[in-house]
Amino acid sequence: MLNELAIRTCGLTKQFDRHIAVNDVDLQVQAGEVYGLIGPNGAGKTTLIRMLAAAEEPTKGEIYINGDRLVGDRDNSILKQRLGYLPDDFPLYDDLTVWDYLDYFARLYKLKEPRRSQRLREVLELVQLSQKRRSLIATLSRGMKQRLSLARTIIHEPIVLLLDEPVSGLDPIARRQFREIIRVLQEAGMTILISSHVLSDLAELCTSVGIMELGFLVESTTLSQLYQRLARQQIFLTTLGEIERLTAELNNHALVAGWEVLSGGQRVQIDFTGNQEDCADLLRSLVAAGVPLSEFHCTQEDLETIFLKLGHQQAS
Ligand SMILES: Nc1ncnc2c1ncn2[C@@H]1O[C@H](COP(=O)(O)OP(=O)(O)OP(=O)(O)O)[C@@H](O)[C@H]1O
Repeated sequence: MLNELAIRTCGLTKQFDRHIAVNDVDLQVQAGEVYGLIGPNGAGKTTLIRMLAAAEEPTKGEIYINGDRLVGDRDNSILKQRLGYLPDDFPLYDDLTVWDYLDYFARLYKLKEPRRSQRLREVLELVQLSQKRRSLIATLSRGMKQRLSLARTIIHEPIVLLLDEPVSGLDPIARRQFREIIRVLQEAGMTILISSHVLSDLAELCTSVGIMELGFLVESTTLSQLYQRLARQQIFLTTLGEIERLTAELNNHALVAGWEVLSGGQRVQIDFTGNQEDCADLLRSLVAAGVPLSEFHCTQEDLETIFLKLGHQQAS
């Protein structure tokens, strides 16, 4: 079981003067997962990621990457080879071309020709920048620059990717392009930990999520378990008959937590505590009771709604 963990921390803690930025975090990320790290500003996400990337020394605790311990006073060159880290503020060099920039980092990782040029072509293709290989970085759009940063992060073929706020400031199209690349990397077998405030993106990408608050990891679970445990279904119903007949049935249903008649008087919004099968049972029981329905529409609360209703202690 343990050797399936790509990332494991035990009691990981970082203290800056008197402020504890990361507090006793036990994190487990299975190999092959896309793990989303969410939490308000200042919750400790960047500090945690920096420690995982060996860019910040922990005050206490242990970090294991694919079962091997990351130790502060060693150069960890083999472990660093396994890691790709995209910080939220990494500089690009505007007066270099895309190719020269990537070539520079490939040389730092000691990639030799002809493999180096082949690898550059591969990553440029993956991040959809092959056409821009001779362009100066200064001329790229923000989305292209971020894809180039991602290319740099994976140039040495890491197996664990740490991405800190990679889509912040990108427009919806650029975010979608970025998500597609992440998906390809996951399909290629990488483990990806990604922090973001764009929860709709994380909901589409992640297999698991962790929620940080005041330095603590307060939740860490698969996305499907989180939805199962905390997401309520919302059902929208429209009846062609008398509304009282419908609401009487709803009042008798154990999984209906509440309902509200919407404007027009024939449409009802229901807070429902059951799962999809329970929704189907409700529909069957209403039809069996002879309630004439022209709409039965079931939606699940999204990640953002779940996050907001978790009752956070920390203000952003
Ligand atoms: N080098 C530092 N020195 C002192 N305090 C720091 C340092 N780095 C971070 N902190 C503090 O640690 C806490 C956690 O910061 P961190 O940047 O890890 O949070 P975050 O969750 O990434 O926030 P955001 O979502 O805004 O990026 C904050 O209170 C921050 O001010």
